[in-house]
Amino acid sequence: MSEEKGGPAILVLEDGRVFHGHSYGATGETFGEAVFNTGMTGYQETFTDPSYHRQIVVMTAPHIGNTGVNDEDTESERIWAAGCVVREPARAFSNWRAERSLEEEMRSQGVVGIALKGTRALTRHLRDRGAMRAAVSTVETDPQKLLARILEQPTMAGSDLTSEVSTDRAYEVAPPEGVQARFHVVALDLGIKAMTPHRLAERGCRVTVLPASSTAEDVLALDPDGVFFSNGPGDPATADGPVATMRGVLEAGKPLFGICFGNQILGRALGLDTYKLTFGHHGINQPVRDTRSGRVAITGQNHGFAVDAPIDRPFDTDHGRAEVSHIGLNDQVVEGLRLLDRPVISVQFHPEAAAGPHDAAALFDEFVDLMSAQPAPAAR
Ligand SMILES: NC(=O)CC[C@H](N)C(=O)O
Repeated sequence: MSEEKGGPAILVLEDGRVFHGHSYGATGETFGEAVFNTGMTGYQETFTDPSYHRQIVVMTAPHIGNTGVNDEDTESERIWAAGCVVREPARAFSNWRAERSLEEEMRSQGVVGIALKGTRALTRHLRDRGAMRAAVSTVETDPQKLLARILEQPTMAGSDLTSEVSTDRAYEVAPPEGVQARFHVVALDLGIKAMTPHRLAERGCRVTVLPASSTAEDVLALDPDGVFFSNGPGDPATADGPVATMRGVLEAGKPLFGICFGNQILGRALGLDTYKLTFGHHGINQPVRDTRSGRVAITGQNHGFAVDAPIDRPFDTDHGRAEVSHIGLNDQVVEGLRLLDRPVISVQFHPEAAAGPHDAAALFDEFVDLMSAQPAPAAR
């Protein structure tokens, strides 16, 4: 079970800063936006979250790989993180559910990583200068040559990535045995995490997951009781297709719930703008305040963009009055939206909690309540 230290590897940032370390996972080269994640647990869920597509994830927790990986906690069929940066890989993994080591998993999937002592310096650099393009290489030894190629890569701002991660065919997630299907939810897969339809299914929803390219007509043709817009990678400002779909769903008056990218799509569908945060929120220890109840929840988050909306008062939108439902307490960023006269809610954080605390799980109940409050099908 113990792993040998890998050969030399370098991490280069687009501003020219270079970090030296050892290869961890597959050898080779990878490019992406460097972001740091402050989660102390949940590396498997993090690396398999499709929202991390094209991002090199720096784990601030100093010891990664301790519990190996298993076949149950993946949030999608593969590791989507473009690269993994760790301080000290576990030399041995130990957990009763573990199937293999994280490093074995990265190697078999061709995911390049680096183990380096300076993850703290790297994190502070990204916090001060912002998330930026980067590369990890075990083959190129000249940082200047790597830097030249980093500068040729697309930036995250302006990247339209949903079609690269979305399912290409519809599929269903049924309630578990013993739970009756009371509602039919259509979920638009913009990079959906596996836990999300599961959270709906365990509350009595039959979930039909549709490709990101689905139109409002496709969604409404399935006669859903409610519609869900998922998390996903890339810049929400590019997601014109999902925004048009969302507008059609809003016009039909269907109960609607969005998470993360879904919250940003709702913002845009309401006529609000989105913008890039400096270094984003990536971790499972992010406090948010519910603006109605005043209650604070600790949440899992993974976003580099945010919705621009007034946080202190309700406002008019293209689809009626709205308000900010949740505010991030670290930096006052919009963490949720709610329409005041329609059954529509969304959050920027991750109530499905994979990884993360379960503080905000009641949001799934709130969505189910919004569907329950609709007139019965016969009366519609
Ligand atoms: N997890 C997500 O859905 C992320 C949304 C978007 N890609 C962002 O970075 O803000």
